[in-house]
Amino acid sequence: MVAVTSPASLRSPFFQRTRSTRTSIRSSSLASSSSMEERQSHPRRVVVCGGGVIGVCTAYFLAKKGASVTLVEKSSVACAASGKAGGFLALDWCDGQPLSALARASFDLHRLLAQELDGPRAYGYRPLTTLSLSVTESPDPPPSGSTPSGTSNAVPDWVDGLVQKPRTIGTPATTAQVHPQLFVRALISKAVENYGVEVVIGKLERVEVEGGRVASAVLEGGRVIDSDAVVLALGPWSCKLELLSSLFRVYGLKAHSIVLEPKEPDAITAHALFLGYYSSQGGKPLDPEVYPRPTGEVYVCGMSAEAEVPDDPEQIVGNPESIRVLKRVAGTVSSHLREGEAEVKAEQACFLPCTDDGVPVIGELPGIAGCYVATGHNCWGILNGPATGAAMAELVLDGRASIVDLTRFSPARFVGRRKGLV
Ligand SMILES: Cc1cc2nc3c(=O)[nH]c(=O)nc-3n(C[C@H](O)[C@H](O)[C@H](O)COP(=O)(O)OP(=O)(O)OC[C@H]3O[C@@H](n4cnc5c(N)ncnc54)[C@H](O)[C@@H]3O)c2cc1C
Repeated sequence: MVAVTSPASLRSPFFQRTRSTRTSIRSSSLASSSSMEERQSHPRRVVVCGGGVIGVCTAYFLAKKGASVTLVEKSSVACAASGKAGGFLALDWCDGQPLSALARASFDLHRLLAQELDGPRAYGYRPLTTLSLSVTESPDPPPSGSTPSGTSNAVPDWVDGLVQKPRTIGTPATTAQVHPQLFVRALISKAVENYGVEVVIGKLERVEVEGGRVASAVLEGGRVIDSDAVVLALGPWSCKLELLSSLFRVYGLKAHSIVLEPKEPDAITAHALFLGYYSSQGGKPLDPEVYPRPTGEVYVCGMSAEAEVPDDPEQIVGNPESIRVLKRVAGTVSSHLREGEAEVKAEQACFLPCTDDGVPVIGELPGIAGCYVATGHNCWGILNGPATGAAMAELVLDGRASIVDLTRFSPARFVGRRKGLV
């Protein structure tokens, strides 16, 4: 195995900021003490809000542990970042950071889930080699099949642009991938078919609280779903609920991606690429990522910037210039990915959910029994979804998580830091 210096920093451009907006929730009347005791001893009816990877993993593990689960999603399951992400997984890239134990547990859970759900076939789960490379754009790209300069035999043949400084930063033992949308949809299908999860398409408007304890989730249009516990997994939309924005901030960072279908998919090997990309126009190097998938597609992402999160996930569109840059990156890295050699299957954008301290928020809200939050997973939500969901299921149903110590992630860390605390 080749030593890795600081691979987590390769994903650092995603750790930037944008503004978020707020809407309101309402708390109301007191419940009788007997009905409260009843709920506390049987926290079995759980509403999970948000059908991204975090909400779906939470719903899956809750239902598998015996809870009666309703998943509320306002658009469609995996419609946002959880369907448009790279799907890259790393065992040890978060070592030395607060995410370390979560990431390691989740990497292992992905392997177990892939066995349970036929992951290689159902959603393209596979271990892979990961390289870091410098790529220089030239006004005259080398002809197809030419020998790249400065490379070593670590670089696969299909990477035939002007590449330098190749380093192996992940092996099949430490890095893997999934197709994120297929993964999330496979998991929710299993949760529905095997564990009776109900999926409701609707927008959570507010959480009703009675006597300091969750009573129900109220959807736009007035539907009320009675519940013993509510889990808020709203990704970059988290702070549209005042219940959360009054305690901490989650902001969205918009990032772009394209999906290409090369004419010769068999020429593309299982190598993820983390690039330092030098444009022919000069300027700071970019750091796009390239993920070939076993489906024959090649996914390329990067180009992140601050932007407002629109209320409707379907309204998120990419900036044309950012998409153009990603296409240039693809064609520079490989002649197989140039215009004419590869069809463009998708041009898209989505939002990373980010917190001010860069650490996800996972736990029960202070002062509201039965109301939980799981958000702020930044550029590692696909990796960390399974352990977040499994830990959240234990926390809700058993009162504490054993798979990962959630103390560091608790929303209680924000108490006293913002105005208008819960
Ligand atoms: C370009 C890009 C590449 C990435 N690559 C990787 C990668 O390779 N590996 C990795 O681990 N991570 C990656 N990530 C990060 C990962 O995608 C995110 O961390 C993760 O998807 C966040 O999941 P989530 O469930 O919190 O949020 P989301 O996926 O945003 O889901 C939130 C859901 O909540 C729903 N919702 C919002 N408000 C309401 C409401 N009021 N009522 C009901 N539903 C509501 C939304 O419709 C949405 O479906 C990438 C992200 C981007 C943008």
